[in-house]
Amino acid sequence: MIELDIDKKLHAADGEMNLGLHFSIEKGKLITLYGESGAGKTSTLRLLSGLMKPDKGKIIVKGKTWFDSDKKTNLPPQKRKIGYVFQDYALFPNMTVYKNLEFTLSKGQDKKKVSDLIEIMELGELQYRKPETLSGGQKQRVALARALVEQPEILLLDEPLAALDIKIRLKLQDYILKVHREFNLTTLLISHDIGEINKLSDHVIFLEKGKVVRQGNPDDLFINRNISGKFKFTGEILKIEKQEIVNIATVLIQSSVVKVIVLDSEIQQLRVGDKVMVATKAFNPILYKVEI
Ligand SMILES: Nc1ncnc2c1ncn2[C@@H]1O[C@H](COP(=O)(O)OP(=O)(O)OP(=O)(O)O)[C@@H](O)[C@H]1O
Repeated sequence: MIELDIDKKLHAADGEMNLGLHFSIEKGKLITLYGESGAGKTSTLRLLSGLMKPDKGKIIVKGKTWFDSDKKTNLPPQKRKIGYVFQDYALFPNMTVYKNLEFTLSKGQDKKKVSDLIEIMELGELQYRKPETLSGGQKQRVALARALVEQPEILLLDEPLAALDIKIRLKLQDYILKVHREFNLTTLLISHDIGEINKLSDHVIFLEKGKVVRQGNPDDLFINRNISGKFKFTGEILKIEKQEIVNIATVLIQSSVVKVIVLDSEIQQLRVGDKVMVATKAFNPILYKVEI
């Protein structure tokens, strides 16, 4: 459990802004921070990792105090058991993939961790290459592996997939889910991509000008429930699940995520990632104001 109860004054484009973080995060969950540019998402990750110091308050992780302004406790970043992945990879350019991982390992630690991660992240064929010879998706796989070398309990992902094209992004999302589950991590992700958020997160925290204005599961925050009308939309399948007796497909249509019941006769030929058409015939369209 991560308990955040902190405030930090930031200098926003239009003057001073207080970033107030007063919530807790359950162990093992994947949480997404969502909000406009400048809302305070990156600063939230920096405050938790120790790269930025709160003005006041407390950060308690698994019952241990990481920060307490009254008691003047401030655990340094290297003692916080955190892995951090940035949008721009931040790999060491003069080192091979293997060396990038090995260099991060503390002195005296077993090098098997490096080879295990190379295997899990399927980097075997790339391990003797330098970052400049890798594609964006491959670099980000290395960055993700490197963030896990020190066996963190918390993984911070600052828009790690924003620079990648959709096909690679979908693949990297699967790697993120894999390591999140396999290493029993608590993960905080920053993302603007509603499809990605829906696929990956257990819970979304919506920040606006330094304040949490809404939070909940992605279904509650993003799903448009009023689908009907004589419409035809093309979209992409994000998830297929069986709920009691019906099959439900979660489909991304532009930036909206909708759930559609799928007939047993259709479900066999549908896969995650398939392009599909969502259409209805019998009802009138409904127009309503969106409040996000
Ligand atoms: N160290 C700092 N001291 C004071 N102000 C800061 C500091 N770092 C960032 N800020 C300001 O705080 C505000 C929030 O920045 P932050 O990077 O957390 O936003 P964000 O939600 O991550 O935005 P984006 O989506 O553009 O990355 C910005 O206006 C920024 O200029």
